[in-house]
Amino acid sequence: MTDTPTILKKIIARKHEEVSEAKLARSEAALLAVADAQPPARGFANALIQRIENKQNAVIAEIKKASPSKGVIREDFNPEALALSYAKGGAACLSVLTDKDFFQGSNAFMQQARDAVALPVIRKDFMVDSYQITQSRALGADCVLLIVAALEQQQLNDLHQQAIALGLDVLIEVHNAAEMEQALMLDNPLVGINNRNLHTFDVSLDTTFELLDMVPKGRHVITESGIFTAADVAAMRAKDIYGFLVGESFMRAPDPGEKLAELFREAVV
Ligand SMILES: O=P(O)(O)OC[C@@H](O)[C@@H](O)c1c[nH]c2ccccc12
Repeated sequence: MTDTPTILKKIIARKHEEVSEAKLARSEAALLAVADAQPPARGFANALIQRIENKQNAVIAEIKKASPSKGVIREDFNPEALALSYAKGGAACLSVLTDKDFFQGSNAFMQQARDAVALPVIRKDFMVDSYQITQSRALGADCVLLIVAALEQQQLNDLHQQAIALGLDVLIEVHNAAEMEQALMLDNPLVGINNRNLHTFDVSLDTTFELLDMVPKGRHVITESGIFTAADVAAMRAKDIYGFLVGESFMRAPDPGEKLAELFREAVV
């Protein structure tokens, strides 16, 4: 967790408070009972990998009202309608921000979106405690995000193992070579490369291109953040990257699902 960016530090500090508050309202044991009573998860990684292996675009479409770097991104915000729009537009999976203080998300948004469609859903939040993993499954999530920059290796290992044991898939997110090395220590098929630098909020698609060579066979790359144009999509496909996580460019469009279909209409390589 060296060089943790300021905003990430702030978010993590707040997360620990949130978790302490949540534990008072409901014990982890109680949550575990709810998690264990959930039907099986929807197979987030599988939905992506099937498409990736066929060189089809595998798009995780994000439901995000606001972000610390952009402020409010979308005023007209109805998670159910957005989920339906994304499903119609051809999304493989959904991502829903559940962080309240920095992204104006909520756990209810994730449940509303998931209930509206049959797509697998990742709970997009900042995991720092085992409580949140149990909570994610109890809320019905199919996958969780683990951000390497936010965790020590031991925590990363423990949270990963716990998530898998609960039947969740995991997307491990990295932004540089050192983090990629850490991510690759875990036996996990999905690696997310975040093109956004969390120190500066600068976005460069070169982040994905630069880290690509480190990724061994059997791991599948999801390029995250900053995908806006058909040229961006084509540039990724030209490097054999078929997994995408896209938020803002869809969220700013009047019809997000239509935008998805337009951007990812099988791009010619
Ligand atoms: O809106 P964009 O630039 O398309 O990015 C989506 C997604 O990659 C971004 O929201 C994200 C990537 N990793 C995160 C971790 C926490 C919160 C948000 C994120």
